[in-house]
Amino acid sequence: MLSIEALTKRYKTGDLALKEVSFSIERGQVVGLIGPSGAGKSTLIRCINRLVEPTAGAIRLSDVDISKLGRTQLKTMRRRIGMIYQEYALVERLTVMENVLSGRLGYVSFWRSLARRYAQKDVDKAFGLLERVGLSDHVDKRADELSGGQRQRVGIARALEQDPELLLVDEPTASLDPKTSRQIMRLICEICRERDLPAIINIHDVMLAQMFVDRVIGLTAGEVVFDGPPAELDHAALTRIYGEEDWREMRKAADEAAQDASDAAAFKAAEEERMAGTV
Ligand SMILES: Nc1ncnc2c1ncn2[C@@H]1O[C@H](COP(=O)(O)OP(=O)(O)OP(=O)(O)O)[C@@H](O)[C@H]1O
Repeated sequence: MLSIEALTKRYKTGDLALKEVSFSIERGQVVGLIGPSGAGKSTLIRCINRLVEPTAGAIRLSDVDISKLGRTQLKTMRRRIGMIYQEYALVERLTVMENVLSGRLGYVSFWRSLARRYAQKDVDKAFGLLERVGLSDHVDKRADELSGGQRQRVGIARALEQDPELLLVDEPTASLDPKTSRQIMRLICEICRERDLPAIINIHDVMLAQMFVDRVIGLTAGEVVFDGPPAELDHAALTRIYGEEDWREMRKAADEAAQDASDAAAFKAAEEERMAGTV
């Protein structure tokens, strides 16, 4: 389905961001891409749709080498790759429906897109997708009236509106609270499974990745140092990816966050009991 072969990226500054990265992804498989800051995660995601030009290597999506495509062919290929962004990238003054329909822009003519005239089947599809992501009641709201989680749901529906063969997801939960983050990750992963859609999710939250993805790829300094199921992501593997010190720090922060969540839940339960007692 997607096959990356010896992908290398050296920026003009001399930074070697990716060093002969190779892996393949099957249909319906959700891959979590993890690694420390500067490991090359964003570079990898951006090389796949050529927002960043690879220096060497091949990127095959259903046997077409994306790295070799000319400008026009690349435009057609990009329709086949859905993107979901950290900051949602919605048009704030447009409605939820208009934002979702903008996923069809790669398909409709320039004049049609200017007049924002879409085929009825595209509108019907958008309604279906908005229902699937839980936004049926918000179709006509402006994007700037939505919460972060709702915005990301619009981002997911917009990516699906273009009927992608691959989803590239860049830090989808970085701007969301922990509960909403889990809901969004669950939604993305469920939808990929329903549609047999492969996805690569750049995600800095290891626990969240472990909870939902099928496979984890760990990058360090531009190289794949782990590739396997989340269950195999043990202390040794995480130390290999993040280094002993950073991994210890991350685990401490995660333990503290879990403790805070459990304290908050205990407080809420005690408060509810107290209220029940006074009624
Ligand atoms: N436009 C650029 N020009 C030069 N070097 C770059 C550019 N973008 C990234 N780099 C370098 O490439 C390497 C990989 O960066 P990249 O942003 O891909 O890492 P990352 O794993 O996504 O990091 P983060 O989690 O902090 O976003 C880093 O050394 C970075 O400094």
